[in-house]
Amino acid sequence: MELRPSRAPADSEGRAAAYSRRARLISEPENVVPACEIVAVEETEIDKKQCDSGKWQKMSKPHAFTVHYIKRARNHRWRCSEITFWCIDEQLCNQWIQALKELLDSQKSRPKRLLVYINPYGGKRQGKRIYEQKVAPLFNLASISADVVITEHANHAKDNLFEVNIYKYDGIVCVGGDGMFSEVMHGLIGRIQKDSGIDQNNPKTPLAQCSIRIGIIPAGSTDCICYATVGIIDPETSALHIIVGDCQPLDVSSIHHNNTFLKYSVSLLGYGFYGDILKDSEKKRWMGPMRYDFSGFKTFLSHQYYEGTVSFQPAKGTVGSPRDKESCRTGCHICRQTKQLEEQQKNYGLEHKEVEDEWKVIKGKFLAINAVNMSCACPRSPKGLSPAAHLADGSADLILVRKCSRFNFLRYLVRHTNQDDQFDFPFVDVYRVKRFQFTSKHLEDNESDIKDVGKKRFGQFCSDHPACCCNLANSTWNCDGETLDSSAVEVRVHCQLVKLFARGIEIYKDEAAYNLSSNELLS
Ligand SMILES: CCCCCCCCCCCCC/C=C/[C@@H](O)[C@H](COP(=O)(O)O)NC(C)=O
Ligand SMILES: Nc1ncnc2c1ncn2[C@@H]1O[C@H](COP(=O)(O)OP(=O)(O)O)[C@@H](O)[C@H]1O
Ligand SMILES: [Ca+2]
Repeated sequence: MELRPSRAPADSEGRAAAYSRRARLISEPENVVPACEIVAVEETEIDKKQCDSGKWQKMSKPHAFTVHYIKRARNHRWRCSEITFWCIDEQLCNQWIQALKELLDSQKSRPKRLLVYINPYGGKRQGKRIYEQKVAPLFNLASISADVVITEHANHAKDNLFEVNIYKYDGIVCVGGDGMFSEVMHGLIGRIQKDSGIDQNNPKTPLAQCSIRIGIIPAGSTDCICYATVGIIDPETSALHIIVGDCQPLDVSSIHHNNTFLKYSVSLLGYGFYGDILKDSEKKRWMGPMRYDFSGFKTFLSHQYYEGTVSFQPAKGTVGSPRDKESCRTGCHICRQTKQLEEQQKNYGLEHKEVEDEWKVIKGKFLAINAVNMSCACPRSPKGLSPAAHLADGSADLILVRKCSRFNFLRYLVRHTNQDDQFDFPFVDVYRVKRFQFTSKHLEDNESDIKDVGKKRFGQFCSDHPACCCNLANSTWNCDGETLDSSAVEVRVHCQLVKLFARGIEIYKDEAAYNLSSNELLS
């Protein structure tokens, strides 16, 4: 056999073969690389020193090519590894390079042109360095061309997406945190609706899906969207998922107030506890990611509760439930089945049935109201706010934490970090929903006062008297890491509205195994 890997084990003969017909490259015994996990193939220049050393010296004029491929490491981390094949026959070597390049070209889901937005101020302010050192070299290797925009102010990326010709790109990449992803997603969804003549202000209008995928290079403070869709916060891993052209659809919630569009959310939409943390932490940006611990502690001590009414329509067409412990993983069957069910309903013309579906109404005093479209797993809480929430099942998990003691609230928070069920408390309720509304008591009172003109406005009364014992304070919403000020919202989940360069969290047969070969993956 003429083809020899340069790193063949000492005891083997260096026997290696590449079977392009089966689209697999066998580089070493038991080390199979599927074609879809090859990053690049290039001719290798051999210098004199290499040529004269070791077992290659017998070859008179060797030729070589190098295959760069994905190697799986611990905790869902991917690395770009390489192997060089040697051969005496120049023509054969070129044939191999040609065949492998054609194999790569035939993979149509791989992006060729990307538009990249870098937030230089996100997280630890390392966005630019991360992109230049870890991502750009991989994109170059994979022959991906990238137009890079370094943002100069908030909303720069979003506004830019309305101006550029987005259709010449195969994907939009954002380098930053959840807030930066949110900005890019708003730009992309908004642009697509504009081009499709859809009015985002109408909460009932179905939205046009975005076929241009979004890639996230994590360089923010929480990076929960990256963590929950890839399984690790690691720029190199995310870059490799972009290169191989992965595709993970994602549910998006639209948030409206009185027929006015406010925002979209894909991860956490939180009122009370998480809204207050975010609002307080925005003033402490200089602290970097640590600001969340500081503001978290402060918000916990303030123990503020909020009164209001939540109403929602329980999701009927979904297969799972929030407490079934079925977490969303690569090729998730719950997401797939739910989508199939939805399509069947569409075919039967049942999609407007929701209008008649019953609304459940809950009035009360809440420490936190969280709606999550995905688990919201992040390094702070590896199982997330709702461990069994799904990326693409067209529903959100609505978590209501009613007023309770500080001690009980702490118990609830601590359960985000251990194996115990965080929903197993009498003051916590969780529902899987497709739509919900929230109105703060403050606003309800004001609205009823408008009808009852003679009455003194309660809201004013309370702000006039800060010592007043009535609790009519308002919180703000934490919408994927950006604040949103509205005491009444109407939320609707749009099934699989956007797509990411990701594949969800992979399941390994042996999660502890260090060097997993790709054939050890279950799915
Ligand atoms: C003993 C106390 C233990 C506390 C564990 C509490 C679990 C923390 C779960 C965090 C949920 C994260 C949801 C993601 C939110 C992001 O969108 C947002 C913004 O992220 P960004 O700064 O843009 O990366 N970050 C926060 C903390 O609000
Ligand atoms: N050049 C910039 N200057 C200031 N703010 C920016 C800039 N670029 C983006 N932003 C805004 O910064 C916010 C937070 O960014 P993000 O990358 O999520 O970092 P972090 O995770 O630290 O919050 C985003 O909402 C985004 O709109
Ligand atoms: Ca979902």
